[in-house]
Amino acid sequence: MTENDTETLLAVLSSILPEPIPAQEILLDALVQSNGDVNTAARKLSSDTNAGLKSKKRKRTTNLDAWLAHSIPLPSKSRSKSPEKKSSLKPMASGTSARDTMMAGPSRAGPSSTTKPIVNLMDVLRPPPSTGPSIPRYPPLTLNNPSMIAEHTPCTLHPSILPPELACELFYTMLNEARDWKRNKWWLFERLVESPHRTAIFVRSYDGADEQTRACLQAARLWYNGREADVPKVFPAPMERACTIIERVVNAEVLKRRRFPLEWGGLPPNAEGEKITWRANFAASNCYEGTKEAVGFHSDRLTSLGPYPTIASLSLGTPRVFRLREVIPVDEIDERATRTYNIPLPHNSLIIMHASAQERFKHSIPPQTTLDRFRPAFPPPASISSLTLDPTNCRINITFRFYRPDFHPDSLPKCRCGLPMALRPDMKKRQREGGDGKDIEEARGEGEFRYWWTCTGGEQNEGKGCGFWKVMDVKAEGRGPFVMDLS
Ligand SMILES: O=C(O)CCC(=O)C(=O)O
Ligand SMILES: [Fe+2]
Repeated sequence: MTENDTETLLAVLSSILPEPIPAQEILLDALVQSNGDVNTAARKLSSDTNAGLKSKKRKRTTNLDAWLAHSIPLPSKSRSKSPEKKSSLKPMASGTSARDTMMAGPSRAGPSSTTKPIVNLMDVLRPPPSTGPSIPRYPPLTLNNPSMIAEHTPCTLHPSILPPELACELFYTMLNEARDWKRNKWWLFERLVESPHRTAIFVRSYDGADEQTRACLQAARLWYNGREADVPKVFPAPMERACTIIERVVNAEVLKRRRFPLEWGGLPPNAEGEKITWRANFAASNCYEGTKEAVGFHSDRLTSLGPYPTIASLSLGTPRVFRLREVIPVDEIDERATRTYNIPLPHNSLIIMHASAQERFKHSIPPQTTLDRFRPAFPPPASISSLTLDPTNCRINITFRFYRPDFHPDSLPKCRCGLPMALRPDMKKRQREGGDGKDIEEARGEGEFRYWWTCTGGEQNEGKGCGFWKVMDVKAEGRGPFVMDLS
């Protein structure tokens, strides 16, 4: 698939087609044949449908601009008035998000090159239309404790992960920096959208591992789109201390779990006989101020993390809900519906998104109507004289990530725009026929995925990419070692 998230493309395509909407497989096929271009796919499907049958049903809007206009609800009394009213409207709660589209590609065209106004991502997207048949649907489920989380999701929750004083010191340190963090901007369907929260990136520096740090710095510059990439900062001292603790917890958890063939196989033991399975060499930090700041549904881009990554996500400050939703594969869509899981994340908790969480699920931090104020148990360190953001009202999140050496920025394939491509799993299709004799039941929810390298030009170049994509072939590309190479 091309530059946009498959689920979003399917949702958009279904929304702009006349009824009856073809089956998901047909939509997917049309998207693949059209190199992910929704308008071309829609034209193709409409002409197929018109040739085959004459639908008496109401015709839906059939172009993308009109879809985008419709996706932003106008208050009833201004419905027939001018479109510039849009920007003053409240954001919609979004059911899908293409946030994963903002995590790759150096910038070529900055925000200033647009003539259209920058819009909030939540204003552009709307939930996908509900699918037809009467399969049982379950209401959202709140997962209140670690055992419920482990039962329903590929995640584990670790409350009170850091010594309380360190958690507070890290919270104040990051909050103090957060006033300078940026809102990510990227192109989506020819609009420049802006994430409704602030982000910064950090790389870890190791003594004697300069090549690794340099690679992380280079990879980190692929993080942003649509604007000049900032040079990432090095982990501040309390973040480094927190990271050492978190790394130990993550490594212990990883070794307890079933491992997937394409997970990182690790380096051979070092001189001290220590074997590194997961190393946090990079982190993205997010700040959510008040109730409205949020991040829409997305899965984290795999470009530098490789398949089946482990991501450790630390929450500090005011509690917020972490929302997860499984992406149902197309061949199961008539059998089971997805379910939304809400996980409250208190101050000083770590949620680990284990291998397969990015392939099977999307996650988000939704806006809320109310917030519990955070009452820090310790005052700010003496080095912080005044805070511009209110510590009772903000959540800081730090996602510790392992940038794999075999997905080094120099090794990323380039598209026709000449940009490094982004790695994405085919979330909608799971391979059933693993060579390991797994039957379909066993594979359900855990089947192997195919991965695509996709052009990212569309996210940064005023929405215009080359649409080039190709399937990842780990052997031909010389990647690894993977877990499958170890046995
Ligand atoms: O704030 C969070 O807990 C989630 C952040 C996130 O999904 C991300 O940085 O990719
Ligand atoms: Fe994420």
